[in-house]
Amino acid sequence: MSVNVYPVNRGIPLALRQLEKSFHGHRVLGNVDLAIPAGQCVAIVGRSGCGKSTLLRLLAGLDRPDRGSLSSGNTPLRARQNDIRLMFQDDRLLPWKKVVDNVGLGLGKDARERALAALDTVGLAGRAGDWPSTLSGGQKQRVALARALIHRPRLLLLDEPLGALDALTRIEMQRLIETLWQEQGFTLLLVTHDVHEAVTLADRVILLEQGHIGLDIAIDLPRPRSHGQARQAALESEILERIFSSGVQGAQGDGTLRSGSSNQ
Ligand SMILES: Nc1ncnc2c1ncn2[C@@H]1O[C@H](COP(=O)(O)OP(=O)(O)OP(=O)(O)O)[C@@H](O)[C@H]1O
Repeated sequence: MSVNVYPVNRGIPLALRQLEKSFHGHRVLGNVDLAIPAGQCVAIVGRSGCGKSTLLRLLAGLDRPDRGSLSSGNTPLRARQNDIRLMFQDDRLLPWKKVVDNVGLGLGKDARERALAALDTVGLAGRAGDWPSTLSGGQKQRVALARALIHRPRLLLLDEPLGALDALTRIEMQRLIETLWQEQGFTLLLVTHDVHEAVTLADRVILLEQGHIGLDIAIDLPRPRSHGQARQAALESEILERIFSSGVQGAQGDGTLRSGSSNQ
């Protein structure tokens, strides 16, 4: 296990009120109301095209809502952008920069020291001087995670970050993310197509259904969680059934879903 060199910081709470977003007249999010307490781990699931990434982009300040507000306590979320980091499915590493320089990108004179510490946190201190092209897919995602963590986020947004990984690497990454969340205390929002992953990691699973919240369910299971627990399986079935019954109306993707596909 890596050494946690960061002071434990507390996550920020979130409040979304009557959030709306359309693209070219097509309403993607409509009247989304959501309150997330500081430090909670929330998984967002739903059919392809239901608006999950759009929601994360609004939270990250990459896009603006047409209507409604996003805040943290008494502060508009856009005033807290330094507290927020978003990680994508593709690692977005710069191939012409060494691993350590990718992680410390844009930081000041202690960038290298901080980048090494962040790499240690994700178990990759030994690869600091390597080129990204020499890393596996899972290792690249660890570097991308280190690049987010170096900014000590109080809200970490993960947009299907493990989607392209093989089953074993995916499980390792899930465990790493859970450990870092427990150690560092940030609020965590994870978009995933994998209902098993959602129920394994999250305190709460939110189903987006044609632009609104179709299901908001607490996952009251002890940690660490495992595939074999009957209660966990029952929760996964309940969520999957709800997703299937939600139909594809309004979605423009392929409606792809998985349940525990990474762990079978
Ligand atoms: N910048 C944009 N311009 C036009 N349409 C967009 C834009 N961003 C998203 N959309 C549309 O909004 C809808 C929701 O997209 P979004 O990426 O949020 O869905 P998603 O639930 O994350 O899907 P997936 O699971 O496939 O990643 C889709 O119909 C998509 O085509």
